[in-house]
Amino acid sequence: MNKVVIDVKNIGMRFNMSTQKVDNLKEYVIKTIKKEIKYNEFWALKDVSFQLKKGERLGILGLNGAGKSTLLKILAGVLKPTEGSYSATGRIVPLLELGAGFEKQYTGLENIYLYGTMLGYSRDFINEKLNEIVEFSELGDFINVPLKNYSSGMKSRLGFAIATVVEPDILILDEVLAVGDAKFKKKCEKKINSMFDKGITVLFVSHSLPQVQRICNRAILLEKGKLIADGSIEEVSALYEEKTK
Ligand SMILES: Nc1ncnc2c1ncn2[C@@H]1O[C@H](COP(=O)(O)OP(=O)(O)OP(=O)(O)O)[C@@H](O)[C@H]1O
Repeated sequence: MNKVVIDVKNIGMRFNMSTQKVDNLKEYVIKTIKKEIKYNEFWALKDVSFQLKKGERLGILGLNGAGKSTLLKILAGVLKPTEGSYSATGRIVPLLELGAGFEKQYTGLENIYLYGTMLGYSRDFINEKLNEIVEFSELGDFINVPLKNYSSGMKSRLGFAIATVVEPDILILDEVLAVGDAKFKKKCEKKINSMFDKGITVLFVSHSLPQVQRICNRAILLEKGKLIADGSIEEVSALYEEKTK
């Protein structure tokens, strides 16, 4: 039996939502000092538990604001949960919001080194894989142009190319394929598929249900921060489709 690589136990995430409109930083500082800013507590995730075994590819489904990105951010180590705990075994590569980890004033090439270093790659490793990354991204001469002049699809290409050059044990993808054109989406899916045989574990958030169905073999459904279903991709996507009617 495959071993458990992600174990999420009773995770809860509370945010404080300001109930007042603050127009600028000065007003915010004054209101904070005067203690005039009131917050409402808001649980984006509550008591979420599940385990993932090596090789499982989990789609995380739910309507807008259900808590999908928050869950991925916690598992990627970007957010610390308010409650609960999780453990993960193996090299996790998160591809979260577009361009997270990129510096827009630097060129694509410089960003490969920056982002690669952030993901824990050594300089020698990046040098060795540089051609592969540039080729996969299909950015051509744009690789020497500052990122501020990239379209969102171009940033996504570069991010995906850098993140998947290592063949991670656990790949976390949040809507990264949404902005790529159809050709690039296909190429990314092919790359992810090629990692299936090696037993890659995937956590995938996308508003394209067909895409989730193509990539994932299991799914969970979140509703207002609560996990309300966990099962095969067929079962859970049928339930999700019911909810979106
Ligand atoms: N940093 C934050 N501060 C306050 N509230 C937040 C923060 N991040 C997320 N939220 C709130 O938590 C809830 C869950 O957000 P999240 O982005 O996880 O939802 P989602 O399921 O990914 O939604 P979508 O499908 O729209 O991307 C939302 O109501 C959102 O407003």
